[in-house]
Amino acid sequence: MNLIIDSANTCKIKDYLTYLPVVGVTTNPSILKKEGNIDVIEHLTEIRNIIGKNRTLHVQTIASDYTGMMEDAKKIAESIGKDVYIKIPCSKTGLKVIKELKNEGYNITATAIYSEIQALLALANGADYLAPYVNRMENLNTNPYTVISNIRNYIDHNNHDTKILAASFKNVNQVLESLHKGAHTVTVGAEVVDKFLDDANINKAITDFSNDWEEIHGNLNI
Ligand SMILES: O=C[C@H](O)COP(=O)(O)O
Repeated sequence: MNLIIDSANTCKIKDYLTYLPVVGVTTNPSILKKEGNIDVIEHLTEIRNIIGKNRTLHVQTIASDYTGMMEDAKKIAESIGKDVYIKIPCSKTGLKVIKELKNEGYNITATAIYSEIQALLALANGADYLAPYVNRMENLNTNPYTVISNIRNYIDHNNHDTKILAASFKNVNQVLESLHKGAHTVTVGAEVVDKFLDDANINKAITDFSNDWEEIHGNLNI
């Protein structure tokens, strides 16, 4: 399972790195907002140092016009490193930016994907990752799993290297279903990551084992 953490909280990221198969970190302006009035470039550089060079870091542009997005992308790459994946919302302007940035050799994650057609257009323009918004699609009565499955079939059939990075989760079942339907990677926020192992049954089993051991052996170790 390729798990990306959808958070800019350095304490959470450090903790998850100790026991989860974390392959990267994604952020967007809403995620950064949760960290308060930080120096964003400094904070993202700290995250880059925490996760190291072997994991991917995905950082979103802020501007909504072509020139502003291009400037944001270049500032992000110059400050944090050219290996950063620049997250571009997949709008008309975004598609133009993706095309140009790819021509200039940047890594791209196409984000805010709500439909199959958006994904296929971003893929054609050279995006390295496609981020379909699972929970948000469900809220709009679009089946995100059909979208993921169709994109995956298209990628495999045409031998593309582009990966599906499913995003926007509100529960663990959405994460699992996305993986079943062909997402290569999932990016999951702390609220859902913390549910992965938050199971009363696991804790009860562990307590029962300890009690059974203590009944016979008291405080002795094995
Ligand atoms: O960056 C993309 C996020 O995964 C979107 O998640 P959200 O729907 O919880 O804002």
